[in-house]
Amino acid sequence: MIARGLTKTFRTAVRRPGFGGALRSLVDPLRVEKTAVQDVSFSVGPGQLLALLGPNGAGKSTTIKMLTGILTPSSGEARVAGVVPYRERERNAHNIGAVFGQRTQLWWDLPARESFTILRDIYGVPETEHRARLREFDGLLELSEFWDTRVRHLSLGQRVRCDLAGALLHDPAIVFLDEPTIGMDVVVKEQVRGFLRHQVEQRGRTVLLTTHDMTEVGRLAERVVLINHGRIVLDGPLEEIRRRFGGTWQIHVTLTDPAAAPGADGAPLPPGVTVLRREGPRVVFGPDGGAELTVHEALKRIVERYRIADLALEENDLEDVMRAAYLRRESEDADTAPGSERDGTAPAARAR
Ligand SMILES: Nc1ncnc2c1ncn2[C@@H]1O[C@H](COP(=O)(O)OP(=O)(O)OP(=O)(O)O)[C@@H](O)[C@H]1O
Repeated sequence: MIARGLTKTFRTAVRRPGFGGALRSLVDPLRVEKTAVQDVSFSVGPGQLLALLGPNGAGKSTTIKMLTGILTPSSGEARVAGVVPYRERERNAHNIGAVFGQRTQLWWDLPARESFTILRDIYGVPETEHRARLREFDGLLELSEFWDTRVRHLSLGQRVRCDLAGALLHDPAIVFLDEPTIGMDVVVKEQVRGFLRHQVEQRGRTVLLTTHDMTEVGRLAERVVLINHGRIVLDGPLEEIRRRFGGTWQIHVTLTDPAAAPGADGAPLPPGVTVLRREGPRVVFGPDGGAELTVHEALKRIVERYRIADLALEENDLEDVMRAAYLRRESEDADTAPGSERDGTAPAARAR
């Protein structure tokens, strides 16, 4: 699957303020352009799972909608299993499976198993294959406990497990999952993750996943693409991003004087150190993703700079790594904005 320079601009009508404005908007709508995705390029091969990450409104769903053929890009191009998805929707539908965690694609008033039979007929899957795949999916997702219940009566976790089975029954090479485990309990989440790992590692499927759940990213993704304001800001192996933006440490300190919070006095932070979180006198420091600091060096710099009442070392978690990556990229973007001192310098390796 390849995306090259994918861009999507929406034109939406906005209401002018006030009653008069609303009336005017009825006859003469005010249109504004919003670029949801800008110049997004990446490729994913068979047997790979790529996590597409980013804050709310970053452009993840819009990217997926272009790759599944729901939306046509304003510019750029995509090829999914050799097909241009928005030109050949039907051919594309045979090659892909998609699950959008919030919505079901099964028939609401039918038991899930009947939906599976309808999907078998739509995609022309031979009966023996269909049965073998259902057995495999049932073994991994324990569907038979509830697949004779109407979809409308299923719990969220049961329904999404059925959705996953339905999306993969026709053996698609490429699978799109938009927040598939949202709202699931931890046990079901683990079951779904096991299922996805199996599909990638044993069946060689290509999976593009969006999620806000960093545990999920840590468990499933080898590679992540970070998107912010519609643009890719980072693309690389998870381990490398961990190393660059999280290191392996966090230093939790309680300051003796809360008024002396880092940055509050205008003084720069110790080199190589950034603030991950701050709450009153409690501050969590981490590496700033630049020159790699050992925890000993960082400790020394922090203790020299601040008066500290209490201190603890902790292993970093992925949420902090991603937060540091965003912060770092945003500050790099600000530094390289036209007219700034660092304008024109090469961005960090792999970051875009
Ligand atoms: N049909 C549309 N018309 C106008 N604007 C849209 C449309 N669809 C999405 N947008 C805008 O495009 C931007 C990107 O939206 P998108 O749904 O792709 O974000 P996202 O990264 O999936 O966010 P989330 O994590 O909240 O699901 C948002 O600002 C959104 O408001």
